[in-house]
Amino acid sequence: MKSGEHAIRGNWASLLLPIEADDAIEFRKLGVEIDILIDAKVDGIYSNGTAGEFHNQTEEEFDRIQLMLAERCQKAGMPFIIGACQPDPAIMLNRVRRAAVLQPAAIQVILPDWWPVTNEEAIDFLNRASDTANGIPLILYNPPHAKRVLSLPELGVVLANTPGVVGVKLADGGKDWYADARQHVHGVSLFVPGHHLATGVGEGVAAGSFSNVACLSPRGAQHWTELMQNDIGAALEIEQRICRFMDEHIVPFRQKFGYSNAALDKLLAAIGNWGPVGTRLRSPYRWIEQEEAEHLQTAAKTELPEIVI
Ligand SMILES: N[C@@H](CC=O)C(=O)O
Repeated sequence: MKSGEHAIRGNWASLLLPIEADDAIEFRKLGVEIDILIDAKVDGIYSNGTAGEFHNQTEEEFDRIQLMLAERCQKAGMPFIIGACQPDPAIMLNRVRRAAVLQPAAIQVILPDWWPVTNEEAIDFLNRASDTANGIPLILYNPPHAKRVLSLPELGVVLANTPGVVGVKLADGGKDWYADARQHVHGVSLFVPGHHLATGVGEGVAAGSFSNVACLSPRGAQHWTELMQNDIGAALEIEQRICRFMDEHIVPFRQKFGYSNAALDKLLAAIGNWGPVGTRLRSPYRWIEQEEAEHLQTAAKTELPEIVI
């Protein structure tokens, strides 16, 4: 099984957790959020990336989130992917087993993440996860902040030995990175960061994105993704403005003040103001105040009118 045979591509919207003042997940709002994402007609919805705070929920909460996503998406015919990610491999495999029962389009996993795994250990883990997933394809989520970040040649070796992994979500780079990706990774879908998707599509390398641009606006990110098929030049011009917006208004919250990626993604959602998400993260992580989002709404609408719709 490899991704050539699978149709997982395009603009995947992150399920973000609405968190109450007492640190609880507000499940009623989560249901409303899922319905809004379905209504936005994104290519798919995925749970439990970093932005979905997979690293900070109990197993009971995990089950409840995934069930809610699966039930609503299945009813609406919306593709969904479950993130079974968890730093502890035993807990992650259990999440994979329970996720598979819900029949998602794929299951996202990370590599075990306290002691960095070797390539051989990564292969063993991914094959075990694949057996546990019982025929559901896997997407490997290997972001720059993972304990073990595979280089493209290493990724090529790992993927050649893990037939159940059909996609990889990773950070891209410049022209050389894309040349290396073409050389080393075959028959597997690559998912690049949302704000680089037009570049990845233009390079003929990216199948899609688990997208921070969809955090800002699921509907706008979907239109932009569709534009890439018809007018890549126009899509690349919008990408330049998205990157400038991120560099000027969003990334400084991480660089200057140390906020996490999840805090930045929730800030984007609050700027887009498309659903009941809010900026709050679960303890102990700090979040960016809602007022910051309100201050940035005018800039977002002015600088990215095609996205913030
Ligand atoms: N890396 C992110 C993508 C969304 O912004 C995640 O999945 O958490």
